[in-house]
Amino acid sequence: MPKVLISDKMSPLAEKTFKDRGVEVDYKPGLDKDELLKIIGDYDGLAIRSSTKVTPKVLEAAKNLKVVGRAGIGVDNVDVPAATNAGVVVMNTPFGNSITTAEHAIAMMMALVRQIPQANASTHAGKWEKSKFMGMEITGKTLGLIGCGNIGSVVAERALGLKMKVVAYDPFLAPERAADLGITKVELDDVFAKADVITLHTPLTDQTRGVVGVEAFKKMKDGVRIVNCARGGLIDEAALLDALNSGKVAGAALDVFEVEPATDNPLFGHDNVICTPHLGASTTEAQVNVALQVAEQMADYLLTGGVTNALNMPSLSAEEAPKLKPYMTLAEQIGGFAGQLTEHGLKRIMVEYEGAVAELNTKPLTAVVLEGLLSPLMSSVNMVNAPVIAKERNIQVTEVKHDREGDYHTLIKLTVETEKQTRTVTGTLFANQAPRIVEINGVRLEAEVEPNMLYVINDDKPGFIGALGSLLGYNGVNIATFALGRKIEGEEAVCLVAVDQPVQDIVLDQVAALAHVRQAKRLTF
Ligand SMILES: NC(=O)C1=CN([C@@H]2O[C@H](COP(=O)(O)OP(=O)(O)OC[C@H]3O[C@@H](n4cnc5c(N)ncnc54)[C@H](O)[C@@H]3O)[C@@H](O)[C@H]2O)C=CC1
Ligand SMILES: O=C(O)C(=O)COP(=O)(O)O
Repeated sequence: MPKVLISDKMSPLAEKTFKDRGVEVDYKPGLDKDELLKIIGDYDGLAIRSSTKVTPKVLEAAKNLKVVGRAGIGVDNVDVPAATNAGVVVMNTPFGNSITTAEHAIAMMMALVRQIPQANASTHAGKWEKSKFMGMEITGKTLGLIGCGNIGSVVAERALGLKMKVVAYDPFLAPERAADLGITKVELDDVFAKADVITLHTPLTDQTRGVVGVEAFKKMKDGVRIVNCARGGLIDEAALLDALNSGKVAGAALDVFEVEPATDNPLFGHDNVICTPHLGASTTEAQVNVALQVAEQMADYLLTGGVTNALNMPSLSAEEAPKLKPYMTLAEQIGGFAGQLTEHGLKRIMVEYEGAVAELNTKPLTAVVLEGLLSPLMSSVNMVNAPVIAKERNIQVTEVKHDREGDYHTLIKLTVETEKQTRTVTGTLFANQAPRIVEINGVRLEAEVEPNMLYVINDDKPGFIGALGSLLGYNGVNIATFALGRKIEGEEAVCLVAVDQPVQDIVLDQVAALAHVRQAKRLTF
């Protein structure tokens, strides 16, 4: 039974869902770094929110880890490239808390323009400072969005309902989508120049880090207000403090901080700054959504291989997974076959899908072909990291789907080009479930892949088969199946033999020394 660790505070529904699905689960929120390092090796899955940091060190210690599930959206606390290299799928729940977070941004904006937290504290203190708290009416004012994805769009809709004008900077926002929303797509500098209130809704990436900094403040209207419910690093906090002190910025509402948990921050205590401790996603509704969703997604992956909302792997629905399963085996065998025969640097590979398989989601199959191909050549390869490894090594990967139907109702053909030669391996499924190799280098044959195999290329001459059979028998190697093929009588032939015992080096040398043998290789699956 797969085992999952929940290392951040999460709705009890996550734990319940894992158990109901047949996944063992430990709920240990608030583990410190060292405690996590000590126990992570026991788990197949790790369910987190924003507190747990999934660093290369954690991934190194996580010897059995297959999936990290983020009950929420931002994954900047996960080293995704390192997870990919370690073959660990990283998934999030991209919609579960977006409305709730957008509502928090709107609440923060309203609190900011009417100084509600400050007025509340003052009134509780018995001061009745009615003339101190003069607000700004938002009707007719311009809200500038930086980032207009799921959350930004909801914020835009709500702001329009509050009778604000909305401009948005988002390089990936389609003009049609902006028009549908009823907002204006503009450049970043226009957001700075036009907005009375600026709100941020992008992920934290190398491109977005510090997007609101010294230069940006110079371009803003005097008395602008800033709302950040996305990520702390998007705003240069030192520059914000200066802009607040100079009066350039009239106020800031911050839910997120450069360093979290934020217990000591230069902006704390400033009269015009209101803060919440990363509460954007903290409503009962959103936490139920993300907990259920992350547990279902992780259970799907661990139990069926289904992949939803992964950031480093193609999607594969729980319905598709069983249909693809026999093809996965075939894809791995074809890849493994070619990989074990590869002796020179890989340059290009092409995976062709024909017939029934071409109707399916082939992205995961190509990843598995690559896994099979690269596994004999390097360690720790799986379908998550294989495409990245191929890219890093400049191996060009092409996927082709053919409409045509050939002699077989379904076929996967792998062409591998190395520095020295081009090789092909083709396979099919018999009765939609039993993988068979049906072609090697243009030679047709029919072979089931077995754990121990012998692959021989020989001259098509009388006496070879008998000699090979006798040699194996003499060495106590029992033949399970024997497949033969040739293109032209008397020329090169391919022989694929499944044997019941591993082929020892000494036997392999003797096979290679037989008359008419051009190449002999041991294959294991
Ligand atoms: N405070 C909180 O509790 C929460 C914070 N968040 C944060 O909000 C962020 C946004 O979430 P979603 O809207 O769901 O993500 P999303 O992926 O739907 O939208 C992000 C948008 O940012 C845009 N973008 C990317 N690079 C950009 C750039 N350089 N300049 C301008 N726009 C850029 C993208 O095109 C995309 O449309 C998350 O990445 C997360 O960090 C999310 C949930 C809760
Ligand atoms: O979903 C996100 O990106 C969030 O920032 C929410 O964070 P949290 O799960 O509340 O720690």
